[in-house]
Amino acid sequence: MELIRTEKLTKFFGKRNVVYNLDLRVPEGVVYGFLGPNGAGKTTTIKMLTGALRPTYGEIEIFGMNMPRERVEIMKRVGYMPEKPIAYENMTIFEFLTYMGRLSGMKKEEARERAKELMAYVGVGRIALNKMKELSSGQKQRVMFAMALMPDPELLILDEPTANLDPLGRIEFIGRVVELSKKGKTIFVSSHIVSEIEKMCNYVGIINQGRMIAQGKISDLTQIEENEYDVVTSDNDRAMEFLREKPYIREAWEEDNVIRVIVEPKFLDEFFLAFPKYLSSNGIRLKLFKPHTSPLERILMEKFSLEVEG
Ligand SMILES: Nc1ncnc2c1ncn2[C@@H]1O[C@H](COP(=O)(O)OP(=O)(O)OP(=O)(O)O)[C@@H](O)[C@H]1O
Repeated sequence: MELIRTEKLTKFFGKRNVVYNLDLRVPEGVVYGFLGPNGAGKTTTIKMLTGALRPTYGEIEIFGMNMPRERVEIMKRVGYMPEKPIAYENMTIFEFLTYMGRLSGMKKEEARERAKELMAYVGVGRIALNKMKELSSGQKQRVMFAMALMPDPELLILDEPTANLDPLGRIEFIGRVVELSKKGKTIFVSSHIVSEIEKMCNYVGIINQGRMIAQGKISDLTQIEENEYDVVTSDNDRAMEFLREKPYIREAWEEDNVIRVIVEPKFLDEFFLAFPKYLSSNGIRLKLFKPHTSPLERILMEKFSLEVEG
């Protein structure tokens, strides 16, 4: 079943068409990466999904209910993390989360317990009594993540949740998303960072200028055969000897101890059989073997150029 489904979702701001005929399909239980460059229309789409903006035309169904008509019912089951933090500047983190829990219908004690648990979970436990206005943008983002999780929602909608996080914070966040997904949550997360999407998502929707460019299971979309690889072995010189003499190797060169090899696509099977055999019969260990460009990155480069962070 699809938890989120839109038909021809469209938004104009005046004459400007920001989202156009978007058919989102988000199956239950997936981690769906909503990927697109700055200004592509991700936040506008998410605001329509959460009922903060009305579509110019088009339909939105979430849990089989109509948005915005059944907004209240839908949002009871959704955890939403906005791109810009909600400002309750004079509350402490603990007060803020407890308050949000109360708003979603929890009893006071239940809200306090849940807030404590989540502050530890997102890594703000030690600054629980700091005021919202004293927080760094990354700390605020962690609090917003906790806010989204307060009602233990079935569906999480996260708008660029890692934008202000430091590298370690990003790794932690990705771990949390994977964990939540294993618990059965459906997660819809926007980002413009390809490597992040690749680490945590199994579905992707790529938009550019408000239009869907590609959508589906990442493993289905990326089944284009790669013919350029990075290779590291315990004896690169001898590995190079093999690569130089095979006519089906288009090019092979070494750069910073990594061999880059480009294979004639028609002879990939032959290469995959012969190369490991050669290595093992010469007592050479394979330390790394991977496509030079990640599959999702390649789709993007084919469609348009997008920021690619390592
Ligand atoms: N209220 C508004 N009135 C007019 N134009 C708007 C409004 N809100 C957004 N836009 C425009 O719509 C386009 C899409 O914006 P949106 O915030 O949805 O993009 P995004 O994909 O979330 O980008 P980013 O990655 O930078 O957050 C932008 O060009 C933006 O300037």
